[in-house]
Amino acid sequence: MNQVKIRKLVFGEGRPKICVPITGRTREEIALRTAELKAAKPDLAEWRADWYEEVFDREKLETTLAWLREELGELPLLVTFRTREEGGEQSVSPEDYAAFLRTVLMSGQADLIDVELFRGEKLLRDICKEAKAQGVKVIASSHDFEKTPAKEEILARLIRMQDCGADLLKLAVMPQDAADVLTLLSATLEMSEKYAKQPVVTMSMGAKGAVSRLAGEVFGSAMTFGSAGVASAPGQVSVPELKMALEVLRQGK
Ligand SMILES: O=C1C[C@@](O)(C(=O)O)C[C@@H](O)[C@@H]1O
Repeated sequence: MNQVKIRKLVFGEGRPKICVPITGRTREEIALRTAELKAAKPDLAEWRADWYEEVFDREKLETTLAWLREELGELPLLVTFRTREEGGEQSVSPEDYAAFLRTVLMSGQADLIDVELFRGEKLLRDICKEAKAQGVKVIASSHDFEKTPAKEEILARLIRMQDCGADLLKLAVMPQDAADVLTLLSATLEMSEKYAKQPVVTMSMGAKGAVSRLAGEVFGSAMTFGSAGVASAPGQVSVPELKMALEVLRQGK
């Protein structure tokens, strides 16, 4: 499997990387969340720009991005607009979504950008090419906040992301029961052992799925999202607990 290097972080090697999302509707709230994130010392930060109420004002988007980059120093920055259909805070038209991605790419402030698979394979392919030219990595994503699709469907989505040229392949789904958590874990293992050329990132959401956020190193997930105040999805564990659990699970290594 290819390793993906972002600043000093290497995905696809060692323990899963811990990412903390920055939520916040205003600059003040974003500043607060960023201070909490820095205190928690994760491996990277995700700015959930769909929370920001001025996200469609291009100038404000650019200044907030520049401010975040400065605040985070050497910490890698993932920028995400999670659409309402996939559990995000705001709806966005296809045109505005594409414009958002390109503004972030051209700003030079992001290390990694999230692109949802269901916004279209053409867009994902195009953004992967443009990102490469800008030295930015792409994490393709797919979310289901209602259910867990069959294993074959999970594998098919992750393989489509890879075929489009994404650097990291991410999928988050909701379990109805413990068997669904096993489905997600089993799909993750099969993907990472058989088909993945790129690192895979998966999670089963909610309390039932929390084990999937801790056991990535065993089943083949390269990153886990933790909280440092406000969680951005159900089932996220706080960073100190996450760090401890990841270490406990590596003790045999
Ligand atoms: O895609 C993901 C994963 C996530 O939904 C989670 O379940 O931890 C949290 C989101 O902020 C992130 O963009």
